[in-house]
Amino acid sequence: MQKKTNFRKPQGSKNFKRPNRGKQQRPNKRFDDGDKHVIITIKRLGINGEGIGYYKRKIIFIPGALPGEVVVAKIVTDHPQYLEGELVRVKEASLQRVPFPKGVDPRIGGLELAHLSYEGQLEFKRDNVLSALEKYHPRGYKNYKVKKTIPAPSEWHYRNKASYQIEKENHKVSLGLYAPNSHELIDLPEMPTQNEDTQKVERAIRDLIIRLHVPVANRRRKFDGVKTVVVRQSEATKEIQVTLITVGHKLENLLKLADAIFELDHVVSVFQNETDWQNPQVWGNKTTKLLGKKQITEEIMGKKFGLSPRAFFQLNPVQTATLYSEALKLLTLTPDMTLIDAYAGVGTLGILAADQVKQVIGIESIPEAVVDAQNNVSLNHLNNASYLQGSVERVLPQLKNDGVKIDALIVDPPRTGLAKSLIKTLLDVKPESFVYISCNPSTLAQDLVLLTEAYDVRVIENVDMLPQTPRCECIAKLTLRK
Ligand SMILES: C[S@@+](CC[C@H](N)C(=O)[O-])C[C@H]1O[C@@H](n2cnc3c(N)ncnc32)[C@H](O)[C@@H]1O
Repeated sequence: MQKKTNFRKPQGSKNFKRPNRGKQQRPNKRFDDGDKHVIITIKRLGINGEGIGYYKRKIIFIPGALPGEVVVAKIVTDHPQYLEGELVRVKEASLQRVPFPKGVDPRIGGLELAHLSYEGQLEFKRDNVLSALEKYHPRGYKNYKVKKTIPAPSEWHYRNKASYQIEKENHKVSLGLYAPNSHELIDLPEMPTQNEDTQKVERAIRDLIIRLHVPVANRRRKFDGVKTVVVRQSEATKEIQVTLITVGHKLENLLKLADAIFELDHVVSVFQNETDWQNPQVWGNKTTKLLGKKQITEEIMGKKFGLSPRAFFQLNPVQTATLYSEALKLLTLTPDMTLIDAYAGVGTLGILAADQVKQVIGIESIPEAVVDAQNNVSLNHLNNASYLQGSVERVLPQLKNDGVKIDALIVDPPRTGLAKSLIKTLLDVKPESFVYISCNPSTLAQDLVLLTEAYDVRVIENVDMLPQTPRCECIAKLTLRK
Protein backbone atom coordinates (compact mmCIF):
# COMPACT_ATOMS: atom_id res chain seq x y z
CA MET A 1 0.00 0.00 0.00
CA GLN A 2 1.25 3.49 -0.83
CA LYS A 3 0.76 6.51 1.37
CA LYS A 4 0.75 10.15 0.38
CA THR A 5 3.33 12.01 2.43
CA ASN A 6 2.97 15.52 3.69
CA PHE A 7 6.41 17.12 3.93
CA ARG A 8 5.11 20.53 4.76
CA LYS A 9 4.81 20.25 8.51
CA PRO A 10 7.63 18.66 10.44
CA GLN A 11 5.88 17.30 13.54
CA GLY A 12 6.75 15.68 16.83
CA SER A 13 9.72 16.63 18.95
CA LYS A 14 11.33 18.61 16.18
CA ASN A 15 13.82 20.18 18.57
CA PHE A 16 15.55 16.89 19.18
CA LYS A 17 19.06 17.00 17.87
CA ARG A 18 21.06 13.84 17.52
CA PRO A 19 24.06 14.35 19.84
CA ASN A 20 27.37 14.83 18.15
CA ARG A 21 29.20 11.49 18.15
CA GLY A 22 32.37 13.13 19.43
CA LYS A 23 30.51 14.38 22.52
CA GLN A 24 29.04 11.02 23.58
CA GLN A 25 29.79 10.45 27.23
CA ARG A 26 28.93 6.82 27.54
CA PRO A 27 30.08 4.27 24.99
CA ASN A 28 27.46 3.19 22.45
CA LYS A 29 25.91 -0.15 23.12
CA ARG A 30 25.09 -2.68 20.41
CA PHE A 31 21.43 -3.39 20.80
CA ASP A 32 21.04 -6.32 23.21
CA ASP A 33 18.14 -7.92 21.41
CA GLY A 34 20.62 -8.94 18.70
CA ASP A 35 18.96 -8.99 15.32
CA LYS A 36 15.53 -8.12 16.64
CA HIS A 37 13.26 -6.66 13.98
CA VAL A 38 10.77 -3.99 14.97
CA ILE A 39 7.95 -2.27 13.13
CA ILE A 40 8.18 1.52 13.10
CA THR A 41 5.93 4.25 11.70
CA ILE A 42 8.03 7.07 10.31
CA LYS A 43 6.95 10.51 11.49
CA ARG A 44 9.31 12.84 9.67
CA LEU A 45 12.79 13.27 8.23
CA GLY A 46 15.77 14.36 10.30
CA ILE A 47 18.11 17.11 9.10
CA ASN A 48 20.39 14.50 7.56
CA GLY A 49 17.54 12.89 5.64
CA GLU A 50 16.99 9.84 7.89
CA GLY A 51 13.49 8.65 8.72
CA ILE A 52 12.52 9.34 12.35
CA GLY A 53 10.13 7.23 14.40
CA TYR A 54 9.76 5.97 17.98
CA TYR A 55 10.40 2.60 19.58
CA LYS A 56 9.23 2.19 23.18
CA ARG A 57 9.04 6.02 23.36
CA LYS A 58 12.68 6.41 22.33
CA ILE A 59 13.52 8.22 19.12
CA ILE A 60 14.92 6.04 16.35
CA PHE A 61 16.78 7.17 13.21
CA ILE A 62 16.37 4.93 10.17
CA PRO A 63 18.25 5.99 7.02
CA GLY A 64 16.30 5.23 3.85
CA ALA A 65 12.82 5.43 5.46
CA LEU A 66 10.28 8.14 4.53
CA PRO A 67 7.57 9.99 6.48
CA GLY A 68 4.24 8.16 6.56
CA GLU A 69 5.88 4.79 5.90
CA VAL A 70 5.59 1.71 8.04
CA VAL A 71 8.92 -0.10 7.97
CA VAL A 72 10.59 -3.15 9.41
CA ALA A 73 13.91 -2.11 10.95
CA LYS A 74 16.75 -3.73 12.82
CA ILE A 75 17.96 -1.80 15.85
CA VAL A 76 21.72 -1.65 15.50
CA THR A 77 22.90 0.71 18.23
CA ASP A 78 21.38 1.83 21.50
CA HIS A 79 22.55 5.29 22.57
CA PRO A 80 21.46 6.87 25.87
CA GLN A 81 19.09 9.27 24.10
CA TYR A 82 18.28 7.59 20.79
CA LEU A 83 18.45 4.43 18.73
CA GLU A 84 20.01 3.80 15.35
CA GLY A 85 18.09 1.49 13.08
CA GLU A 86 18.75 -0.21 9.77
CA LEU A 87 15.97 -0.45 7.21
CA VAL A 88 15.08 -4.10 6.55
CA ARG A 89 11.89 -3.73 4.50
CA VAL A 90 9.26 -1.16 3.68
CA LYS A 91 5.83 -2.54 4.66
CA GLU A 92 3.78 0.48 3.58
CA ALA A 93 5.52 2.79 1.14
CA SER A 94 5.16 6.55 0.73
CA LEU A 95 3.87 7.84 -2.62
CA GLN A 96 7.03 9.93 -2.67
CA ARG A 97 9.27 6.85 -2.74
CA VAL A 98 11.25 6.36 -5.96
CA PRO A 99 13.63 3.52 -6.87
CA PHE A 100 17.16 3.93 -5.54
CA PRO A 101 19.79 3.97 -8.34
CA LYS A 102 20.79 0.44 -9.30
CA GLY A 103 24.22 -0.96 -8.53
CA VAL A 104 25.12 1.63 -5.87
CA ASP A 105 25.54 0.92 -2.18
CA PRO A 106 22.73 2.90 -0.43
CA ARG A 107 25.01 3.67 2.53
CA ILE A 108 27.18 5.90 0.38
CA GLY A 109 27.35 9.59 1.38
CA GLY A 110 25.81 11.96 -1.16
CA LEU A 111 22.72 9.84 -1.94
CA GLU A 112 20.88 10.18 1.38
CA LEU A 113 17.65 11.29 -0.35
CA ALA A 114 17.92 9.32 -3.60
CA HIS A 115 14.87 7.22 -2.59
CA LEU A 116 12.69 10.36 -2.33
CA SER A 117 11.05 12.04 -5.35
CA TYR A 118 12.82 15.23 -6.42
CA GLU A 119 9.74 17.27 -5.58
CA GLY A 120 9.82 15.75 -2.08
CA GLN A 121 13.52 16.64 -1.76
CA LEU A 122 12.84 20.28 -2.61
CA GLU A 123 10.06 20.43 -0.05
CA PHE A 124 12.27 18.75 2.57
CA LYS A 125 15.01 21.35 2.03
CA ARG A 126 12.60 24.23 2.57
CA ASP A 127 11.17 22.47 5.64
CA ASN A 128 14.67 22.25 7.09
CA VAL A 129 14.89 26.04 6.99
CA LEU A 130 11.43 26.44 8.53
CA SER A 131 12.29 23.95 11.32
CA ALA A 132 15.56 25.74 12.09
CA LEU A 133 13.72 29.10 12.33
CA GLU A 134 11.04 27.49 14.47
CA LYS A 135 13.72 26.07 16.77
CA TYR A 136 15.80 29.24 17.29
CA HIS A 137 12.99 31.76 16.57
CA PRO A 138 14.93 34.85 15.48
CA ARG A 139 12.97 38.09 15.78
CA GLY A 140 9.95 38.21 13.46
CA TYR A 141 10.67 34.74 11.97
CA LYS A 142 6.99 33.97 11.38
CA ASN A 143 6.91 36.78 8.81
CA TYR A 144 9.95 35.67 6.81
CA LYS A 145 9.09 34.75 3.27
CA VAL A 146 10.90 31.41 2.92
CA LYS A 147 10.71 30.79 -0.80
CA LYS A 148 10.24 27.45 -2.54
CA THR A 149 13.53 25.69 -3.22
CA ILE A 150 14.87 26.50 -6.69
CA PRO A 151 15.49 23.13 -8.36
CA ALA A 152 18.81 22.21 -9.96
CA PRO A 153 18.72 21.84 -13.78
CA SER A 154 20.08 18.26 -13.46
CA GLU A 155 19.24 15.90 -10.66
CA TRP A 156 22.04 13.51 -11.67
CA HIS A 157 25.65 13.74 -12.94
CA TYR A 158 26.02 17.34 -11.77
CA ARG A 159 29.10 17.09 -9.51
CA ASN A 160 32.26 18.30 -11.18
CA LYS A 161 34.66 17.25 -8.44
CA ALA A 162 35.33 13.81 -6.97
CA SER A 163 37.54 13.21 -3.97
CA TYR A 164 37.88 9.45 -3.61
CA GLN A 165 39.91 7.44 -1.14
CA ILE A 166 42.02 4.55 -2.36
CA GLU A 167 42.84 1.37 -0.44
CA LYS A 168 44.46 -1.99 -1.10
CA GLU A 169 43.33 -4.98 0.91
CA ASN A 170 44.08 -8.60 0.02
CA HIS A 171 45.34 -7.52 -3.43
CA LYS A 172 42.05 -5.76 -4.20
CA VAL A 173 42.30 -2.02 -4.90
CA SER A 174 39.12 -0.04 -4.08
CA LEU A 175 38.55 3.59 -4.97
CA GLY A 176 35.51 5.38 -3.61
CA LEU A 177 33.98 6.68 -0.40
CA TYR A 178 33.81 5.37 3.15
CA ALA A 179 30.51 4.03 4.48
CA PRO A 180 29.26 6.58 7.05
CA ASN A 181 30.96 6.30 10.46
CA SER A 182 33.10 3.37 9.41
CA HIS A 183 36.46 2.40 7.95
CA GLU A 184 34.82 0.36 5.20
CA LEU A 185 35.74 1.81 1.80
CA ILE A 186 33.03 1.27 -0.79
CA ASP A 187 34.41 0.85 -4.30
CA LEU A 188 32.50 3.15 -6.67
CA PRO A 189 32.60 2.16 -10.33
CA GLU A 190 29.37 4.20 -10.68
CA MET A 191 28.35 7.34 -8.82
CA PRO A 192 25.12 8.68 -10.27
CA THR A 193 25.58 12.28 -9.11
CA GLN A 194 29.14 12.51 -10.45
CA ASN A 195 29.74 13.87 -13.94
CA GLU A 196 30.93 11.25 -16.40
CA ASP A 197 34.35 12.71 -17.26
CA THR A 198 35.49 12.96 -13.64
CA GLN A 199 34.17 9.47 -12.89
CA LYS A 200 36.01 8.04 -15.91
CA VAL A 201 39.28 9.71 -14.92
CA GLU A 202 38.95 8.41 -11.34
CA ARG A 203 38.49 4.83 -12.57
CA ALA A 204 41.31 5.16 -15.10
CA ILE A 205 43.65 6.37 -12.32
CA ARG A 206 42.75 3.36 -10.20
CA ASP A 207 43.62 1.04 -13.10
CA LEU A 208 46.91 2.90 -13.73
CA ILE A 209 47.88 2.65 -10.06
CA ILE A 210 47.38 -1.13 -10.28
CA ARG A 211 49.19 -1.46 -13.63
CA LEU A 212 52.18 0.69 -12.64
CA HIS A 213 52.45 -0.84 -9.12
CA VAL A 214 52.25 2.57 -7.46
CA PRO A 215 52.09 2.10 -3.67
CA VAL A 216 48.72 2.68 -2.01
CA ALA A 217 48.80 4.17 1.50
CA ASN A 218 47.79 1.87 4.35
CA ARG A 219 47.15 3.37 7.77
CA ARG A 220 47.09 0.07 9.66
CA ARG A 221 50.39 -1.14 8.25
CA LYS A 222 51.84 2.39 8.10
CA PHE A 223 52.68 2.12 4.38
CA ASP A 224 53.37 5.32 2.45
CA GLY A 225 51.46 5.69 -0.82
CA VAL A 226 48.58 7.39 -2.61
CA LYS A 227 45.72 8.03 -0.18
CA THR A 228 43.16 10.18 -2.04
CA VAL A 229 42.55 10.98 -5.71
CA VAL A 230 40.93 14.37 -6.37
CA VAL A 231 39.60 15.08 -9.86
CA ARG A 232 37.96 18.42 -10.69
CA GLN A 233 36.59 19.56 -14.04
CA SER A 234 35.73 23.01 -15.33
CA GLU A 235 32.22 23.09 -16.77
CA ALA A 236 33.13 25.87 -19.21
CA THR A 237 36.40 24.57 -20.64
CA LYS A 238 36.09 20.86 -19.73
CA GLU A 239 39.68 20.99 -18.42
CA ILE A 240 40.43 18.44 -15.69
CA GLN A 241 42.83 18.97 -12.79
CA VAL A 242 44.05 15.90 -10.90
CA THR A 243 45.60 15.92 -7.42
CA LEU A 244 47.15 12.82 -5.89
CA ILE A 245 47.14 13.21 -2.11
CA THR A 246 49.97 11.07 -0.80
CA VAL A 247 51.42 9.99 2.49
CA GLY A 248 55.16 10.28 1.89
CA HIS A 249 56.95 12.35 -0.70
CA LYS A 250 58.89 9.98 -2.98
CA LEU A 251 56.72 7.14 -4.17
CA GLU A 252 57.78 4.46 -6.59
CA ASN A 253 56.55 5.19 -10.14
CA LEU A 254 54.64 8.32 -9.08
CA LEU A 255 56.04 10.32 -12.00
CA LYS A 256 55.23 7.52 -14.43
CA LEU A 257 51.70 7.60 -13.04
CA ALA A 258 51.52 11.39 -13.53
CA ASP A 259 52.70 10.98 -17.17
CA ALA A 260 50.01 8.37 -17.83
CA ILE A 261 47.29 10.47 -16.14
CA PHE A 262 48.32 13.46 -18.25
CA GLU A 263 47.47 11.42 -21.37
CA LEU A 264 43.85 10.89 -20.24
CA ASP A 265 41.05 12.84 -21.96
CA HIS A 266 40.61 16.45 -20.71
CA VAL A 267 43.42 16.23 -18.12
CA VAL A 268 45.52 19.42 -18.21
CA SER A 269 47.40 19.15 -14.91
CA VAL A 270 48.57 16.71 -12.27
CA PHE A 271 49.51 17.78 -8.74
CA GLN A 272 50.83 16.02 -5.66
CA ASN A 273 49.65 17.10 -2.22
CA GLU A 274 51.52 15.64 0.74
CA THR A 275 49.92 14.71 4.02
CA ASP A 276 50.75 12.42 6.97
CA TRP A 277 48.82 10.09 9.26
CA GLN A 278 48.66 12.69 12.03
CA ASN A 279 46.68 15.11 9.86
CA PRO A 280 42.91 14.65 10.39
CA GLN A 281 42.12 16.72 7.24
CA VAL A 282 42.05 15.28 3.72
CA TRP A 283 44.58 17.81 2.38
CA GLY A 284 48.12 18.29 3.62
CA ASN A 285 49.95 21.62 3.48
CA LYS A 286 52.39 21.02 0.62
CA THR A 287 51.12 20.99 -2.97
CA THR A 288 53.51 20.51 -5.92
CA LYS A 289 52.70 20.64 -9.61
CA LEU A 290 53.95 17.49 -11.32
CA LEU A 291 52.77 18.31 -14.85
CA GLY A 292 50.73 20.80 -16.87
CA LYS A 293 48.83 24.00 -16.09
CA LYS A 294 48.89 25.80 -12.74
CA GLN A 295 45.11 26.29 -12.82
CA ILE A 296 41.98 25.27 -14.65
CA THR A 297 39.61 28.02 -15.74
CA GLU A 298 35.90 28.06 -14.90
CA GLU A 299 33.42 30.59 -16.25
CA ILE A 300 30.32 31.84 -14.43
CA MET A 301 27.99 34.60 -15.67
CA GLY A 302 30.55 35.81 -18.21
CA LYS A 303 33.45 36.10 -15.74
CA LYS A 304 36.49 33.80 -15.63
CA PHE A 305 37.85 32.08 -12.55
CA GLY A 306 41.21 30.30 -12.37
CA LEU A 307 41.19 27.51 -9.79
CA SER A 308 44.23 25.96 -8.14
CA PRO A 309 43.84 22.56 -6.50
CA ARG A 310 42.92 23.58 -2.95
CA ALA A 311 40.66 26.53 -3.75
CA PHE A 312 36.99 26.17 -2.80
CA PHE A 313 34.51 26.20 -5.65
CA GLN A 314 30.86 25.13 -5.68
CA LEU A 315 30.41 21.48 -6.73
CA ASN A 316 27.54 22.10 -9.13
CA PRO A 317 28.86 24.71 -11.59
CA VAL A 318 25.65 24.95 -13.64
CA GLN A 319 23.53 25.78 -10.58
CA THR A 320 26.23 28.08 -9.18
CA ALA A 321 25.16 30.82 -11.61
CA THR A 322 21.63 30.65 -10.13
CA LEU A 323 22.95 30.84 -6.56
CA TYR A 324 25.14 33.85 -7.32
CA SER A 325 22.60 35.74 -9.41
CA GLU A 326 19.90 35.27 -6.73
CA ALA A 327 22.32 36.49 -4.04
CA LEU A 328 23.38 39.53 -6.07
CA LYS A 329 19.75 40.35 -6.90
CA LEU A 330 19.02 40.56 -3.15
CA LEU A 331 22.08 42.72 -2.48
CA THR A 332 21.11 46.28 -3.28
CA LEU A 333 24.21 47.90 -4.76
CA THR A 334 24.95 51.43 -5.98
CA PRO A 335 28.04 52.77 -7.82
CA ASP A 336 29.33 54.69 -4.78
CA MET A 337 29.45 51.65 -2.47
CA THR A 338 32.30 49.65 -0.96
CA LEU A 339 31.36 45.97 -0.93
CA ILE A 340 33.00 43.44 1.38
CA ASP A 341 33.06 39.87 -0.01
CA ALA A 342 33.64 37.91 3.21
CA TYR A 343 34.64 34.20 2.97
CA ALA A 344 35.53 34.96 -0.60
CA GLY A 345 37.03 31.70 -1.90
CA VAL A 346 38.54 32.54 -5.31
CA GLY A 347 36.69 35.87 -5.35
CA THR A 348 33.58 34.80 -7.27
CA LEU A 349 30.86 36.95 -5.71
CA GLY A 350 32.93 40.11 -5.39
CA ILE A 351 34.21 39.87 -8.96
CA LEU A 352 30.66 39.33 -10.27
CA ALA A 353 29.48 42.44 -8.38
CA ALA A 354 32.52 44.65 -9.10
CA ASP A 355 30.96 46.42 -12.10
CA GLN A 356 28.13 47.71 -9.88
CA VAL A 357 30.18 49.29 -7.04
CA LYS A 358 33.06 51.68 -6.39
CA GLN A 359 35.28 49.01 -4.84
CA VAL A 360 35.29 45.42 -3.63
CA ILE A 361 37.40 44.15 -0.74
CA GLY A 362 37.45 40.38 -0.33
CA ILE A 363 38.56 38.40 2.74
CA GLU A 364 39.61 34.74 2.62
CA SER A 365 41.69 32.57 4.96
CA ILE A 366 43.36 30.11 2.54
CA PRO A 367 46.47 31.77 1.04
CA GLU A 368 46.27 29.88 -2.31
CA ALA A 369 42.64 30.95 -2.74
CA VAL A 370 43.63 34.60 -2.14
CA VAL A 371 46.33 34.33 -4.83
CA ASP A 372 43.67 32.82 -7.15
CA ALA A 373 41.24 35.64 -6.28
CA GLN A 374 43.85 38.31 -7.05
CA ASN A 375 44.69 36.60 -10.36
CA ASN A 376 40.98 36.43 -11.13
CA VAL A 377 40.70 40.19 -10.66
CA SER A 378 43.34 40.64 -13.42
CA LEU A 379 41.86 37.86 -15.57
CA ASN A 380 38.61 39.84 -15.67
CA HIS A 381 40.38 43.18 -16.30
CA LEU A 382 39.07 44.76 -13.09
CA ASN A 383 40.87 47.48 -11.19
CA ASN A 384 38.49 48.07 -8.28
CA ALA A 385 38.75 44.74 -6.41
CA SER A 386 41.40 43.47 -3.96
CA TYR A 387 41.57 40.39 -1.74
CA LEU A 388 43.05 40.17 1.75
CA GLN A 389 44.30 37.01 3.41
CA GLY A 390 43.19 36.27 6.96
CA SER A 391 40.18 35.37 9.05
CA VAL A 392 37.09 37.53 8.60
CA GLU A 393 36.90 37.79 12.40
CA ARG A 394 40.30 39.53 12.46
CA VAL A 395 40.35 41.45 9.15
CA LEU A 396 36.88 43.03 9.24
CA PRO A 397 37.45 44.89 12.54
CA GLN A 398 40.81 46.05 11.12
CA LEU A 399 39.08 47.50 8.06
CA LYS A 400 36.64 49.28 10.34
CA ASN A 401 39.48 50.69 12.46
CA ASP A 402 41.26 51.83 9.30
CA GLY A 403 38.18 53.91 8.49
CA VAL A 404 36.93 51.85 5.53
CA LYS A 405 33.25 52.64 5.03
CA ILE A 406 31.52 49.27 4.74
CA ASP A 407 28.34 49.94 2.77
CA ALA A 408 27.54 46.48 1.51
CA LEU A 409 28.44 43.03 2.78
CA ILE A 410 28.06 39.50 1.55
CA VAL A 411 29.00 36.63 3.89
CA ASP A 412 29.28 33.03 2.71
CA PRO A 413 30.74 31.16 5.71
CA PRO A 414 31.37 27.42 6.13
CA ARG A 415 28.77 25.25 7.91
CA THR A 416 29.79 26.56 11.35
CA GLY A 417 28.32 29.98 10.53
CA LEU A 418 29.56 33.32 11.89
CA ALA A 419 31.65 33.76 15.04
CA LYS A 420 29.92 35.72 17.82
CA SER A 421 32.78 38.25 17.83
CA LEU A 422 32.18 38.90 14.11
CA ILE A 423 28.44 39.38 14.64
CA LYS A 424 29.29 41.92 17.33
CA THR A 425 31.48 43.82 14.84
CA LEU A 426 28.71 43.68 12.22
CA LEU A 427 26.15 45.08 14.64
CA ASP A 428 28.55 47.92 15.26
CA VAL A 429 29.45 48.56 11.58
CA LYS A 430 25.84 48.06 10.37
CA PRO A 431 26.35 47.69 6.62
CA GLU A 432 23.40 49.18 4.74
CA SER A 433 23.10 46.30 2.29
CA PHE A 434 23.69 42.79 3.65
CA VAL A 435 23.20 39.28 2.27
CA TYR A 436 24.03 36.05 4.11
CA ILE A 437 24.58 32.88 2.06
CA SER A 438 24.45 29.76 4.21
CA CYS A 439 24.90 26.03 3.63
CA ASN A 440 23.51 25.22 7.07
CA PRO A 441 20.01 26.44 8.06
CA SER A 442 20.68 25.66 11.71
CA THR A 443 23.68 28.04 12.09
CA LEU A 444 21.93 30.58 9.86
CA ALA A 445 18.91 30.63 12.22
CA GLN A 446 21.18 30.94 15.29
CA ASP A 447 23.13 33.81 13.72
CA LEU A 448 19.88 35.55 12.77
CA VAL A 449 18.85 35.58 16.43
CA LEU A 450 21.74 38.00 17.06
CA LEU A 451 21.72 39.84 13.72
CA THR A 452 18.02 40.71 14.01
CA GLU A 453 18.90 43.02 16.91
CA ALA A 454 19.59 45.54 14.12
CA TYR A 455 18.26 43.91 10.94
CA ASP A 456 14.95 42.63 9.61
CA VAL A 457 14.77 39.54 7.46
CA ARG A 458 12.07 39.55 4.81
CA VAL A 459 13.16 36.90 2.32
CA ILE A 460 15.06 33.65 2.45
CA GLU A 461 15.76 32.01 -0.91
CA ASN A 462 16.73 28.34 -1.18
CA VAL A 463 18.80 27.01 -4.02
CA ASP A 464 19.31 23.28 -4.46
CA MET A 465 22.96 22.82 -5.35
CA LEU A 466 23.23 19.13 -4.41
CA PRO A 467 20.25 16.99 -5.46
CA GLN A 468 19.93 13.58 -3.73
CA THR A 469 21.63 14.96 -0.60
CA PRO A 470 19.97 16.73 2.37
CA ARG A 471 22.08 19.82 1.76
CA CYS A 472 20.85 23.16 0.48
CA GLU A 473 22.10 26.74 0.14
CA CYS A 474 19.94 29.52 1.62
CA ILE A 475 20.27 33.21 0.96
CA ALA A 476 18.92 35.63 3.56
CA LYS A 477 18.49 39.30 2.79
CA LEU A 478 18.99 41.48 5.85
CA THR A 479 17.49 44.96 5.88
CA LEU A 480 18.78 47.52 8.38
CA ARG A 481 15.98 48.64 10.72
CA LYS A 482 15.63 52.42 10.64
C1 LIG B 1 31.44 28.29 1.61
S1 LIG B 1 32.98 28.82 0.99
C2 LIG B 1 32.48 30.18 0.04
C3 LIG B 1 33.44 30.65 -1.03
C4 LIG B 1 32.94 31.62 -2.08
N1 LIG B 1 32.08 32.65 -1.55
C5 LIG B 1 32.26 30.86 -3.21
O1 LIG B 1 31.06 30.93 -3.36
O2 LIG B 1 32.98 30.19 -3.95
C6 LIG B 1 33.71 29.47 2.41
C7 LIG B 1 35.11 30.05 2.21
O3 LIG B 1 35.49 30.68 3.43
C8 LIG B 1 36.84 30.36 3.74
N2 LIG B 1 36.91 30.51 5.21
C9 LIG B 1 36.53 29.63 6.15
N3 LIG B 1 36.63 30.17 7.38
C10 LIG B 1 37.08 31.44 7.20
C11 LIG B 1 37.38 32.52 8.09
N4 LIG B 1 37.22 32.40 9.40
N5 LIG B 1 37.80 33.68 7.56
C12 LIG B 1 37.98 33.82 6.21
N6 LIG B 1 37.71 32.82 5.32
C13 LIG B 1 37.27 31.66 5.81
C14 LIG B 1 37.05 28.99 3.16
O4 LIG B 1 38.41 28.77 2.88
C15 LIG B 1 36.18 29.03 1.90
O5 LIG B 1 36.93 29.48 0.80
